[in-house]
Amino acid sequence: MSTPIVNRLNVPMPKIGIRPTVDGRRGGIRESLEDITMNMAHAVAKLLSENIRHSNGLPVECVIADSCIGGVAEAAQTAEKFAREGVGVSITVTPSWCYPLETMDTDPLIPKAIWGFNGTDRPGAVYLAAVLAAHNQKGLPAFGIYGKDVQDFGDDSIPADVQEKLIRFAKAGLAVATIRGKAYLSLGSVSMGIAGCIADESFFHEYLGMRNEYVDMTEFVRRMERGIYDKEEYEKALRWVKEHCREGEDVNPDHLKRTREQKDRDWETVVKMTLIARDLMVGNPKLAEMGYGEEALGHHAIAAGFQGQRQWTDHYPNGDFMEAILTSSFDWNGIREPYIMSTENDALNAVTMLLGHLLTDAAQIFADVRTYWSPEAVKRVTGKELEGMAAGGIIHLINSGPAALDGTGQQTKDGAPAMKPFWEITGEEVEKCLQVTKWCPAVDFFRGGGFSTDFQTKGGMPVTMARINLVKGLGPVLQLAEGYTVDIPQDVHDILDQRTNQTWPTTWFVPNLTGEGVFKDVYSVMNNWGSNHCALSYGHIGADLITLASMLRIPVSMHNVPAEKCFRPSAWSAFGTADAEGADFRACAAYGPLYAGGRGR
Ligand SMILES: C[C@H](O)[C@@H](O)[C@@H](O)C(=O)CO
Ligand SMILES: [Mn+2]
Repeated sequence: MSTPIVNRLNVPMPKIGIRPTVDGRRGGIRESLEDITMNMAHAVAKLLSENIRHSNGLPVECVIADSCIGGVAEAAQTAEKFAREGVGVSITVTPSWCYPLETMDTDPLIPKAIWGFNGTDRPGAVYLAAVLAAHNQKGLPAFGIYGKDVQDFGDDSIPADVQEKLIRFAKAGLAVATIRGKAYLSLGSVSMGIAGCIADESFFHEYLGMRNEYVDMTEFVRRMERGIYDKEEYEKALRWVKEHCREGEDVNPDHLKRTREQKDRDWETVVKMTLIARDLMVGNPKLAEMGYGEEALGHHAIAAGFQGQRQWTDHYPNGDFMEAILTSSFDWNGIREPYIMSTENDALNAVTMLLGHLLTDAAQIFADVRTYWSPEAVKRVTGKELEGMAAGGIIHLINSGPAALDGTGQQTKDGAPAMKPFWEITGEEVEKCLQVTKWCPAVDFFRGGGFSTDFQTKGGMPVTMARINLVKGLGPVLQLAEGYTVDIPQDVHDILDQRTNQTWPTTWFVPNLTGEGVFKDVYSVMNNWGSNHCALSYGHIGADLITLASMLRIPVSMHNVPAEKCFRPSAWSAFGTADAEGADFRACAAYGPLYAGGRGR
């Protein structure tokens, strides 16, 4: 067994298990299949380890069964090996007929796919169909992968359509396995009556396999007053902030402006809050050296949220700096994986951000879905016409602070604005993100001061806006809209921004329209959004979110992903093929949450 690769929570990363299955008949048949099938397994392992990383940058490890699986004994040996190795995702590969019930992976909690080779010599596709039928009959959803074009027996290349499905499945499966057993940490409780802040234990436990941790915001006060944070790191952080974080305009009326001394003290407070929140999430060995062994352990949190409003922000500086820096891909320690932290402790947005992060490896933008600006309304208040991509209206995504600085769009991929995995981000790009960000003294909502990030997201970035909502009688449901960030003329932006909040970060978003249903126009997308917040991920990741949601049995109520890109378990089509959206709801309801029995209610 190899040395486990651990993450910053000190637990091993899940591995991908690969199962080469064969027809177990010896004396010719099995022997003729062994090498070819093992080669398929190695080819899949190579493809996945070369193309996927964990969101912390570590390589993805694949574990291949010790032998081909021709029957139940070898299936059991493989399951035992996978359990020992920490396999969280399983992929079965075969070019031939095998015995479905005897060779199948029956672990109900591990996302499963089967690649049945499209060939003519041996019936791989017949096995694929039979083993999928077996999974469906037993209530174990599995993804079927069948290449479009016939390959020759012994061809160990993986066709592009098969590669795409293997990668989509594996990345989503790893997300399922990665969040399992981790915690969501609520720092405070419900902010301003927002229901998304209710950390619904059954949702976290049954659908995500996560646990919930709760810490009162007074813990920040205790740690600040008693100096329970790394003092050296604090000094370093404060120096970095003074050098790199430009203060923006104080737009408050004179009687509400805080003095220079207060603002300087506020900077100290928000930097301490950042260190403390991070330590609360993932722990910090430095605290053990200081005699705080319990605090050093953290709360095993893969995501967190900070209530802030109102009790905290009525008295102390707001959480904007903390949230923006933690969710960015860099800080005073350099370039690193973003932490997932939701503002206003909106736990449902935190989960959406977490899923987006695990699928893209990049930072996420947290935002209020604030305003739909029709071309007519823009014309009325600015006298100008919206043009180009913005011509059909725009959605104003804006919230006081938590949008990651990556959301400035100052990083590039092939010359176009991007939000990249931290290992692809350069020091120069970090500088640019910091240069275009201003930190404005907080406005009147925040009586305790603080600083809000102010920037405008560069236009032309492909993004996906998403959100999980909880609906009584239905459970969790995902909605998403692929689209682009857009630039609008600066004078138009200034007028629209000033009548909203000029001290907050703005992303102008336009969804891709399909001409149908909710995606017939920009207004309908805004009008059908299920909550006040959204998470914005880099790239068009709707198909990946749909695959991941199906693994978690979360139906998708609204999306603009072309049907041919949607990849769900084979059983989903048995719930109806004419109306894929309805079938998704029926299948998710029939299977129920993954960790609550998971195989039918
Ligand atoms: C400052 C205000 O309270 C905002 O934070 C509020 O409008 C929201 O963001 C609600 O989601
Ligand atoms: Mn908000």
